[in-house]
Amino acid sequence: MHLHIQPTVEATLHALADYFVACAAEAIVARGRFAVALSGGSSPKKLYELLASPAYRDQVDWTKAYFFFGDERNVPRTDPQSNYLMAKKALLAPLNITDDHVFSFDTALPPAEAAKAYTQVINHFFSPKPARLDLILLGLGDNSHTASLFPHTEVLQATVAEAQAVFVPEVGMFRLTFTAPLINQARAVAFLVFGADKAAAVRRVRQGPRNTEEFPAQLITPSANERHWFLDEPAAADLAR
Ligand SMILES: O=C1O[C@H](COP(=O)(O)O)[C@@H](O)[C@H](O)[C@H]1O
Repeated sequence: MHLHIQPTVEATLHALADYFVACAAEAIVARGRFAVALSGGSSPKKLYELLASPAYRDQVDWTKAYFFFGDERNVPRTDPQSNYLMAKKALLAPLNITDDHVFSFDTALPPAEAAKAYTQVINHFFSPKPARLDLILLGLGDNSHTASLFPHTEVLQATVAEAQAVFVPEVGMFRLTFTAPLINQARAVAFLVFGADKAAAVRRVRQGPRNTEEFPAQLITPSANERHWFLDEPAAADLAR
């Protein structure tokens, strides 16, 4: 477990962008391609914009990068809530990533079918090996959810590495998400969390008693692999150090 605490949001974004670049380079040298799962929500947009900026865009061989999504809102791809749309605007379009390098949930399908189809897409990409993303980017909600693993939802019981659909009463909609076993078999995961409103969740997930129903991000324990947390000082403020 690696903890990276930076004084500002900007420094936090740069630290994760540097890690992203290193991960991509290592994967491309080792396996000839870089498979990354993007996160959604409010936090990662600035990271994507930074990666697409002149400071970073030439540091990755994007022709060898393949993009997946760790979770998605069950909305059309044109909806402002769509994780795909946000990533498309902030990262994929500015870098001219071609559609054959982008694998997103088909939200035109009913949720359970969309999850099943996405599981097949992922497994086919990695076949015949198990689906092992090189890097999964994650956020953390103030309720301790990550990806769309929300407190007290059925998907928390998942034992299979796949994508699932889950109705989340808290947000009143279906979400599509990687299960914890799928996230945990990634080669690396990186949480990006900033802001004082996340400090309590960061402390509970990292240092609280184990209670994965209340604090689902505790399910993310890729013990054999790299687990990184990129935090700004306000998000890290409640941690015992
Ligand atoms: O991993 C993730 O976390 C967020 C929570 O992040 P926030 O920045 O919106 O608070 C989640 O909702 C998102 O979809 C996911 O990919």
